[in-house]
Amino acid sequence: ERPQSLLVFINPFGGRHRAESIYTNTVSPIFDLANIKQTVIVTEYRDHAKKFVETEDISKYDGIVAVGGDGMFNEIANGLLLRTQRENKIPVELFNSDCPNSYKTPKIKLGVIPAGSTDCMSYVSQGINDPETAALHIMVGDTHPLDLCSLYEESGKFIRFSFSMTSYGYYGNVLRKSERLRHLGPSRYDFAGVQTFLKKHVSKSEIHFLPSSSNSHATDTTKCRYPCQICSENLVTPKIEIATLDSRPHFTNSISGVPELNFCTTESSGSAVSSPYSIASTAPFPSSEGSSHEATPNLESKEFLATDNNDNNGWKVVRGNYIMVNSAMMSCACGRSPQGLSPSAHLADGNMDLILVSNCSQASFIRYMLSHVGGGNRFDFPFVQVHRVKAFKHKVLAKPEAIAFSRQTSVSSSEVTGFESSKDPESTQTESCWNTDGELVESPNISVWVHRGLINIYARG
Ligand SMILES: Nc1ncnc2c1ncn2[C@@H]1O[C@H](COP(=O)(O)OP(=O)(O)OP(=O)(O)O)[C@@H](O)[C@H]1O
Repeated sequence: ERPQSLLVFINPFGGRHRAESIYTNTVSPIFDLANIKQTVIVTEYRDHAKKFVETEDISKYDGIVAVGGDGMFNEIANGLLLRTQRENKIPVELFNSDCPNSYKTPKIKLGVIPAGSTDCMSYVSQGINDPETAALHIMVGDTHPLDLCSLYEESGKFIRFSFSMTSYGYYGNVLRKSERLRHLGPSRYDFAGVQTFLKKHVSKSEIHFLPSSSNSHATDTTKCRYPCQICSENLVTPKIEIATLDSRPHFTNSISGVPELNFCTTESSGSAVSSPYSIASTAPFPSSEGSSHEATPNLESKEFLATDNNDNNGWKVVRGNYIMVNSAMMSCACGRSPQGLSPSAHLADGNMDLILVSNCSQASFIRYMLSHVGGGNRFDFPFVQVHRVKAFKHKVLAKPEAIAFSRQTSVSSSEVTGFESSKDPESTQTESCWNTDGELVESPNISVWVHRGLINIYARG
């Protein structure tokens, strides 16, 4: 499992611009000691690494390493996945809006040496964002599967693959602003965060989601820790040895059976029973089993009254006035938020956690955001709902639908009038955007699908 030959991309502009010195002083000496051949490319522009991985001959490498942040890792993962699909003649566009695409897992593994601003990938998969630790995991060939999700526009046009957080509303707006403040380094997020907070944005959205069929829930106290039983459950091909004091679990190089998730058949809805993309239960939403935080409608969360329990082939529908719509493929822990956005999310269970933060007072929103810094329960707020899901679709309500929705949910008729006449300040704001792994996606209406274990990373979990 130990790599013999690595392709290394260094982003000189990631984080505090220290990627090159981190590689030269800390990482390269470790690889040299292990006789690992290294081909090093210092990136010259955005998407340089993606383009290289997509088009150049990379067959001689066992692994590709990003020395940078999450954006850099995302870029390389996207390049490698797109190349793998092209070589296997697998289209990336979504042709059936109710069925996930079946993508192929690349043979080459991916690694990351933390040198960015957030470094959530290292923090979550290795427990720390430390370059030396990351280099050692790569050197010994530790391997772990990683779920990715794919994002599509409403038309089915492929947008990108993502591995950590995909968020509409607050985090999208923070990213938009922070991109203009890149010269400030990591502190740009603080400035952008405060500005975005002061200009509260609320979107009237409709969300369709496909609940997870797993027994795990976003509100579990169990976390994804080595060796994680949930990540290894129902994997088709990996051989996982249960760890003892002197043996560690080992994921095989390929989990090729796992990402073959095209379970849609030509049969109609009845086929859903045998599909991993179905739910066995047709229990009305929210689930009584606790897969979601059941919120008590109150003045801050009146949109919950409008929850639509339509169950169409397992899809659930909810409408609301949201400050944020977040999905977490992993806990998204980092130095600033050691438990992350969704502390019990898993690296490779085939699910993501959909977190809906409804309109609330600014004081309540601050309380919610501060809960991410400490170890408190971030789902224990009446205006926050969380669901473990396999896919979701987000649509900003068009004005007539939004007005109808406001009428249906509003406790005060003046608010409806305000919205209809566009005097409601929230309705006059421009649309928000998505932040996916720190990359901007401008289309508000998208669908997002999880692909279990789509890539293998140098990490232990
Ligand atoms: N030479 C370059 N010039 C400009 N942009 C680059 C260059 N190389 C890579 N990039 C882009 O810079 C973006 C940010 O890089 P990276 O993720 O390494 O750092 P970061 O944003 O500071 O960290 P994090 O993503 O962990 O918050 C990536 O999306 C990548 O595409």
